[in-house]
Amino acid sequence: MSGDSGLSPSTGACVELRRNRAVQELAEDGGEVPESYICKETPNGDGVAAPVPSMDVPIIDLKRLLTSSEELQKLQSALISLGCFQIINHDIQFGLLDELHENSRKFYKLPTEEKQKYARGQNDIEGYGNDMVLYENQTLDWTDRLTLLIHPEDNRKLHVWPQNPKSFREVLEKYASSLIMILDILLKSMAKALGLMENSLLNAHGKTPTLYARFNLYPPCSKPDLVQGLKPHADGSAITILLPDKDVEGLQFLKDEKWVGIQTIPHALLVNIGDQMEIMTNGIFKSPIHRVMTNSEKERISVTVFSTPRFGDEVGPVEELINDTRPRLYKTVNDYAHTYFKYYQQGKRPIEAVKLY
Ligand SMILES: O=C(O)CCC(=O)C(=O)O
Ligand SMILES: [Fe+2]
Repeated sequence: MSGDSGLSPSTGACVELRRNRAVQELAEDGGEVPESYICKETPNGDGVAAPVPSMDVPIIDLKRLLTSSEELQKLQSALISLGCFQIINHDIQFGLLDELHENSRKFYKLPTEEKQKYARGQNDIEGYGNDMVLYENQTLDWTDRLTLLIHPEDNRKLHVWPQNPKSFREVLEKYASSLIMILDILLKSMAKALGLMENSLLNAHGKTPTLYARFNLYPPCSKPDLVQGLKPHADGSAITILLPDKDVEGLQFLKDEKWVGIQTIPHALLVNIGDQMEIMTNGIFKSPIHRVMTNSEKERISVTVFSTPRFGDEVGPVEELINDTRPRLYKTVNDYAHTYFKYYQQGKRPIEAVKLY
């Protein structure tokens, strides 16, 4: 939930200081990148865009996961070593994924006044807008976004759901229903991979998870070596499911303290663990740090869905995963969204705040 990384409600104790112009408009002006977007600390002083090696993301066949112990083993190893994997055979029609992407592109192509109809309110993450400024000297992300709560249905704020393009809502609803089924399979499989009862993570995560969708636009940037699309962060969710851009790369993960670029198979969904799953699994599954780079040529569009326990529900390590050799590593929390906001925009890792050691 970066910038907000999908967590709500609101920013808790933090107050939004000011609003910025859409990054898309800054990019269309083609002029200088404002100082507030320039990364002040660049590793080795060589800019943020030093070339990085790429990594193959483990591929998990979702259908096989239900029946094959080999596939479960692959899942376990991906989650312990990387905290991420890509899923194929997920049963979502490729046409629907393409439409979701295309609708996102069409939305961002609308005139500013039209997009502003869906603007987010102050201190609210839902709606259209960009990075929330919570601190002076905050380095801003080169991205615009539209964030919508998609589940539970009764909590949807439909006034910020675009009516243009026409099929936006229908496509998103279909995607949301499919993801709920996928999450059910993933949570059960993850529990099995930990030797737990099939429903234990599902119960810990809550029967009615909160799902936020975020449509990310990363416009081209004239200073890609100094500006990040999304600064390094781990997600505050329990599980994140990403539909990456099929054509434009940019996402990098921190592996063994080095950045690696990732490529995904077209129409595969990229899944990563978020902080709240790291907490539930007592640190066995890791919530990976990742970031998005910019480039000077092409816009990049991705759609993230964050699944998180309901705000107010208690989240702590599952009892069976606490023992003498692995003592409890995290406190139980019920307002992780607040902690997340406070820390994220200061460039600190929110999960540190709930660690016991
Ligand atoms: O756009 C991407 O590829 C990644 C987005 C992301 O990390 C996020 O939304 O938290
Ligand atoms: Fe993220």
